[in-house]
Amino acid sequence: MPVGRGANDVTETHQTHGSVAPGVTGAVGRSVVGSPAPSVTGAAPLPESRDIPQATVTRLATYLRVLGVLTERGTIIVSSEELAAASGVGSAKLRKDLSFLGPNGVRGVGYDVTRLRARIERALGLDRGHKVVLVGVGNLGQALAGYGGFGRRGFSMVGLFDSDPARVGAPVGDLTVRHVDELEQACAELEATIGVISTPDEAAQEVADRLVRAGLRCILSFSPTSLDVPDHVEMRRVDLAVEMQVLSFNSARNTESVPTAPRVRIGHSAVPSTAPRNGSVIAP
Ligand SMILES: NC(=O)c1ccc[n+]([C@@H]2O[C@H](COP(=O)([O-])OP(=O)(O)OC[C@H]3O[C@@H](n4cnc5c(N)ncnc54)[C@H](O)[C@@H]3O)[C@@H](O)[C@H]2O)c1
Repeated sequence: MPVGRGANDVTETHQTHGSVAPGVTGAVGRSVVGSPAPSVTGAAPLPESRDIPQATVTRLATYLRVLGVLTERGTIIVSSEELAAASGVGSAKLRKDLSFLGPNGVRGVGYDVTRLRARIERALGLDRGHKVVLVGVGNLGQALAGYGGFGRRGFSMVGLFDSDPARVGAPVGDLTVRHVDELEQACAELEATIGVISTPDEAAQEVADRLVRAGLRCILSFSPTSLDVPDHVEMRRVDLAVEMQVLSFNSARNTESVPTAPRVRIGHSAVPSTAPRNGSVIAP
């Protein structure tokens, strides 16, 4: 059975189903959860984001990605088992994660996809959208700048900066590379909220300092180097080598103890009770 149900697939009787169906591609409107349902923007109060454990925050981002795919497919309602399987987590953990957002879904019915997306986006602070500047427009920087998927998920790339005169002035996607000396002023003009560092490691600290001086409070660094930033700045590092090392470790540990786990793909058969636990299994 495909994951989730589209407008024509919702078969359970529920007093609010009729008001959900028209919202397949549009606004949230009323939800399956009950009446009166809060709107996206006027939703019931969420717990403070800082009360949500970091691991849950990470998984919420995964659920959001899966829900985005479901939305594109016109799915209105998804069960916790289906959403959990497509996200690569157990359904009990998913329900626990979603409980941080307050009441969601209806037992025996499932989650209203649009409403759940809105709640997660709000919890993750994505409902406001983010403007991203990137420093270091080399191999990695150009790949990131050219990736169209960020925009669909609430992150718009607004500025590209580099110190190499040969790169400054070059078009990358819709943007033109600017000199890094313009960074501080440009961040204010562009109302940037996130800075991405994709320079060589030896330049990463200097660039982080510039981003902090520019007033940014969120920095994502692709440098494996540890960077110093003030307490009020949230810093995340992405290191694909570390991720691969973890994969290697898990693979070695699981080789003998776990038989081949079934892959669960959205749009293919969902196997909730045997959902693999490592990472997402959503089809690309
Ligand atoms: N985290 C990961 O998974 C991952 C993966 C690949 C690369 N990286 C890291 O990303 C970094 C970039 O890799 P790359 O292959 O794109 O390198 P690259 O040499 O192709 O690009 C680096 C760019 O940064 C610019 N630059 C250098 N100093 C600068 C400064 N002070 N201010 C602004 N721009 C400056 C350079 O001119 C160049 O355009 C490397 O340090 C590498 O370690 C990380």
